[in-house]
Amino acid sequence: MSSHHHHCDHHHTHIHFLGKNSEIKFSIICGIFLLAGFLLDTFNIVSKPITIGIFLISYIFGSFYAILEAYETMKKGKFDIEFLMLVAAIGAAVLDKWAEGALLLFLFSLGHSLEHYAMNKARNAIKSLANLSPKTAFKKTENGKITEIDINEINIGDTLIVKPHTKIPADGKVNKGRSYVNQASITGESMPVLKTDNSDKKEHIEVFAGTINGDETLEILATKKAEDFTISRLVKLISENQAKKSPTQKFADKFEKIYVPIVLGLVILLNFAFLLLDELYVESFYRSMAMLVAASPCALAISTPSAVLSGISRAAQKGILVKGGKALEALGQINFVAFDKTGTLTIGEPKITEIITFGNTTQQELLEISISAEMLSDHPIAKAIVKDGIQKLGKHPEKHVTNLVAHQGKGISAEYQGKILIGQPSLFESLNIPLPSLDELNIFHKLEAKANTSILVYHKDKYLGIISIQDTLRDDAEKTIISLRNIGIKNIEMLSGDNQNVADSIAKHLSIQAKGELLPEEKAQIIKNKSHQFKIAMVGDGVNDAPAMVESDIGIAMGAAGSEVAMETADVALLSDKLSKLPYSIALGRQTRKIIKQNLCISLGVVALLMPLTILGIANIGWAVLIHEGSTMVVVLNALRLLKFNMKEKAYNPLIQQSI
Ligand SMILES: Nc1ncnc2c1ncn2[C@@H]1O[C@H](COP(=O)(O)OP(=O)(O)OP(=O)(O)O)[C@@H](O)[C@H]1O
Ligand SMILES: [Zn+2]
Repeated sequence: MSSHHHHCDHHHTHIHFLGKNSEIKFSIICGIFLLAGFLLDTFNIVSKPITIGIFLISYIFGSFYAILEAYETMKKGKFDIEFLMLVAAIGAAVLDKWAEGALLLFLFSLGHSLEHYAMNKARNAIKSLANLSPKTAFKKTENGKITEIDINEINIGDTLIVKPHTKIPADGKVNKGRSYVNQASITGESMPVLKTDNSDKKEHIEVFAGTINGDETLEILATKKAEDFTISRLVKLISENQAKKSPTQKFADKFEKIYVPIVLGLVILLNFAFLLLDELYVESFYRSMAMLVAASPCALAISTPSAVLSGISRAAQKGILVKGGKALEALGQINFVAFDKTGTLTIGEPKITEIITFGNTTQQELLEISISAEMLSDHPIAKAIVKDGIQKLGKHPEKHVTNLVAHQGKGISAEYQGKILIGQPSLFESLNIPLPSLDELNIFHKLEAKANTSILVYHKDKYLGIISIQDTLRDDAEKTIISLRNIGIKNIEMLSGDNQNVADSIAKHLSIQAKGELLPEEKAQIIKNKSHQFKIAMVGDGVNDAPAMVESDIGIAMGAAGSEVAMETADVALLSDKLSKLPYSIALGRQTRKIIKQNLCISLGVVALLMPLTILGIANIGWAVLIHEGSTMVVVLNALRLLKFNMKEKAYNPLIQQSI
């Protein structure tokens, strides 16, 4: 009985040769012959040897898989409940209690086959993800010829043709064409997304393997090899992390370590009952077997894994990557949510709103220096300055800037015929450079007060001016905050590296708390301090909030499809950039915890009831097997409910929030 995870852990490689569901079919055949044998026996229709022959057939079908499994575990030097069940059945045959033995095998095999079937259902939800990407792709060679190649032969830079209504074979960029693509398989979003070769908007050009092309042909350039496709990584990350045990699972394991020896001790004791009671040894043996079946912690062992597996599968269907049971259970305990601002609550594509020049500096000078320097940075602010700046300037600046240094949370420095500095006043303070004149600073602060993220531009000993930019709030940000409140999350805070005024104006709009002007390590410190009191989720895009994510109980990355870092480092990754997946994830985590608790109650409750009944001889081994397998089935089916979990719609009702 040392391996109790026989229901869930081992993979039935040896079973598939007989085809799908053969386990259930065998069990049903066992049942039919059992019934026939029973009827023939009670009504004395045929001679004894024929009845025994019929029972024997029932035995063979009922014990087939149990023998295979018992053999597999015995090869590993262990033995488990299958083995004991076989011993009991053989015992029954020896005692000429064929019907009883066949019933035992029938109930046992039926219970186990249904249970395996149910667990496979949860597992297949994840496996089907792996089958999403097509096996071949149409590659366009230099001479314009199109050949069909294997997915694994795709090289970075290959031109691939995607016909209408077929699956996109690789992660890549649209090279030619314009088509709506259904990305539900990855992001869980059923609304098709327009993909074009217009590189201005990153998300409109990037395509993912396994998503489905709409009405038009697309020509794409592969940007990754097959093993690096988002979908391949997703599957890999889910399966790697599945093995990680959740806290409840670890507890169940510890419990079993103490529990199993106690039960085995009791079984041995019960075997000697005939010395005290007026009964035969066989009867004592049967009582001990009944008790053993009653006490087997099969349902307990499967309580948590089945729920976790179903929960993770459900999350994956919704475009949420949850890395293991630990993360899923933690999601359900969250009572504090911290948000990063840029790219999380906001879209992360800011636009230039104002350009102010100082003294006799021209706008052209200011822009040329700023664009040339920011070209080397990949901060969202830098991208805004480059993109909008070039448009305002009407050309690409030709200045060769070197030595870019990113000063985390403050700005950048670089070289072009002297020093370039672009960033917040704190950048200049930290480098001991005098701030601009009071008048100039006044303009700067006025812009900030109007919720403009403003930066000072400095070149060769003088300030050239100010660039102001503004980002837009995600359109589901407000709804998400309301929804979080509605499910009872009272503590919501925004942690930003941006100016306090800007942070405040956004926070006010969402009616949440905000802390601004934070360096990445300060964000982490805040989370750390709060983590004594709260279960904290840090939601970010992984750009400057990675340290804070590490400190939080659970790091949640936004819009992670395509961003490998975010997918690898976060505990939970929302693959679409829909913030509204966040309340759903928390609700799913809670439901998983609820189901785990129910399962533990059911499995422990059944053992607590059934064990005394078998010891007292009230329930015989048939009842014990029936109830034991029944409770295990109930536990698995209860867990499978998670595969259909939906959040209650009323969580989105803003009216509810007003009454809080
Ligand atoms: N490349 C850059 N060019 C100019 N200023 C920058 C640059 N990078 C950072 N800064 C300045 O540093 C500040 C903080 O940047 P940081 O990346 O920590 O946060 P953020 O992106 O503004 O907001 P959040 O922390 O909410 O994502 C910015 O608001 C900006 O003033
Ligand atoms: Zn069992």
